Amino acid sequence: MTARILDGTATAARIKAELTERVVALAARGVRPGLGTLLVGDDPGSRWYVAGKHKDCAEVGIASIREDLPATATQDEIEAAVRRLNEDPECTGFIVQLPLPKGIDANRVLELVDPDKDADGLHPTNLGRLVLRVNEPVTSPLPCTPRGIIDLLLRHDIDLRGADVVIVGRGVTVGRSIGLLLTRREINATVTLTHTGTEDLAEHTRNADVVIAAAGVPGIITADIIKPGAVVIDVGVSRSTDPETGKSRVVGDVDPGVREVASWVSPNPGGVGPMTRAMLLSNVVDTAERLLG
Ligand SMILES: Nc1nc2c(c(=O)[nH]1)N[C@@H](CN(C=O)c1ccc(C(=O)N[C@@H](CCC(=O)O)C(=O)O)cc1)CN2
Repeated sequence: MTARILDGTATAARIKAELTERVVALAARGVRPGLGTLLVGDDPGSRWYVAGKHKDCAEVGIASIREDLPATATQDEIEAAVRRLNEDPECTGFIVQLPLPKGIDANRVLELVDPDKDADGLHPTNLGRLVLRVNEPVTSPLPCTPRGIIDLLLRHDIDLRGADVVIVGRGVTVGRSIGLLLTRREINATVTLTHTGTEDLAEHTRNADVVIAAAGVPGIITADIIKPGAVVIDVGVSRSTDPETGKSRVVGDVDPGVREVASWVSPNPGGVGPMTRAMLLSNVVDTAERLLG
């Protein structure tokens, strides 16, 4: 069997086209959504991600607001920038680009974000709403990567009802939060969350209908620990240097041999990353639509 590809780049392009229409409809009602970003320091990766977010905004007609601070910015200066974005009427949603420099209390910064402007869906209030509102529709922003993974699966008609899903990795942005979405009644998957303390990872993954690999360990998911026909999502981001070009490249958690046993795999790059970006835009547009009631 050769797996089919869950093309995140093409799917994200379709989502952006849909969002462009919604932004035009909002403009007709006098509302322009605006995404704010707070970037601290000069890490090239973070700068690239933030630049990508503003490029995406321009593509769909969302306004861009930037707060860029030097790596020497103090906790107080960063918190003041969050307050400016909270109060800026042009900014309907914003993100604090992670990671923040060493020595900064990131949780304190993130808790200062107005939950109604939390475009990443990672504010404790919004994660708490996901925990508490099991039986009602959630109208607060959802975490972008989990939302993007589920959207990618559903848009390829992969039925998650009753599916056994094994998540590898317990980070907040993916591992812990995606379980909250997958176990909602409208999805109804059964979730196992594995992590570095799991004694026998293979015992879990071999029985899974869907494996979501977010461990950040290159090639940890190999063909021999995947059930034939399973769906495998590669979220891991590690970097290595390409021996031919000398350039840095992304390496995922999923070994290429998995494509011989799985029914679907998400490539990395080109899978979950573009979907995460598209979901950030979706959160901003959703919030602007909610503002109109
Ligand atoms: N506040 C946040 N900070 C960070 C997040 C986040 O969701 N919110 N996630 C990552 C970085 N990130 C977005 O900020 C992000 C990472 C990767 C991609 C992406 O599209 N990657 C490409 C590959 C790019 C490459 O070759 O380097 C892909 O997967 O195709 C988008 C966004 C940490 N910080």
